[in-house]
Amino acid sequence: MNIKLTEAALQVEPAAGNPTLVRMDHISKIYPNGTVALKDVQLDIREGEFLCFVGPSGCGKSTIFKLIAGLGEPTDGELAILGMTPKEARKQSEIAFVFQDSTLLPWCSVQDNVTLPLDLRGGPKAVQKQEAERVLELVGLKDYMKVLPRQLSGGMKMRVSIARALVSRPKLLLMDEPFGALDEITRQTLQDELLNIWQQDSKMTVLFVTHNVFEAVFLSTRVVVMTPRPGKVSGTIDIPIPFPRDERFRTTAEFSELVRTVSGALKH
Ligand SMILES: Nc1ncnc2c1ncn2[C@@H]1O[C@H](COP(=O)(O)OP(=O)(O)OP(=O)(O)O)[C@@H](O)[C@H]1O
Repeated sequence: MNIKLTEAALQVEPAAGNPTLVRMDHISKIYPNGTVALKDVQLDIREGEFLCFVGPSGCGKSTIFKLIAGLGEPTDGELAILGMTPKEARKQSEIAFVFQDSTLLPWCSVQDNVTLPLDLRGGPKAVQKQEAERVLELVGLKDYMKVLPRQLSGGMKMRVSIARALVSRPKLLLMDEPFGALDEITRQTLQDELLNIWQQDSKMTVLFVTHNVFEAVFLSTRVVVMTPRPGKVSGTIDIPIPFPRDERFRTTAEFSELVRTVSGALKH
């Protein structure tokens, strides 16, 4: 098992192989009220990785996501996505988001919610419908195109939210505690589904914030462990378990060992 866990502000090497998608070079973020949310974060993320960010409340996980999404600028350091600024990458629809709240428009059908990003760009309606079918098929909701959000369960709403994020074929999917409000069974089902979707698109990179160490180990190729404020990357832990992963993985000794390692890293 290849566990990399080193001192704060470490240099994290991108694993060999795929090109770097996100480069964070000595990033710091101080909010106008003086809060130092991030200090000297250094992390390279490769194309096709599934990275989970774990850390105590307030350690700056959402701040990292906001900076990657181009919603605010680092106070210090450089942040590049495919060699572009985050704002440029967002304009080119390379980035999509999923939040804990599914943020669906209640008066719009599932189809219209899903095609919203394409509609805002003004693409042909026939193509929009095809794309809605494609992504709703991926999340198992193709038969719900005409349904309104209020007719859906929490898990189904989250699937629609994921479908809406996938409709613009992003290279980078940012997920900020997307399953945090769901019951355990639904959560595990959605974890399985998300991994299936990610495996179908070998180039999509997923960055996922969670407070749940079990979820982080189950999903990711690498876990990023953050320290309490001011947030730093205290280390990354590879999860060298092949995909597809299924229920059996959750009950293996390797899984328990990795959970212990990540939990231990969080306490340091
Ligand atoms: N706009 C802002 N202005 C001032 N301080 C902020 C702002 N946004 C976040 N902070 C502070 O920056 C720190 C990091 O916040 P952030 O939301 O990034 O942490 P987090 O790790 O995502 O937290 P949680 O796990 O609780 O969601 C916190 O102390 C927070 O109070």
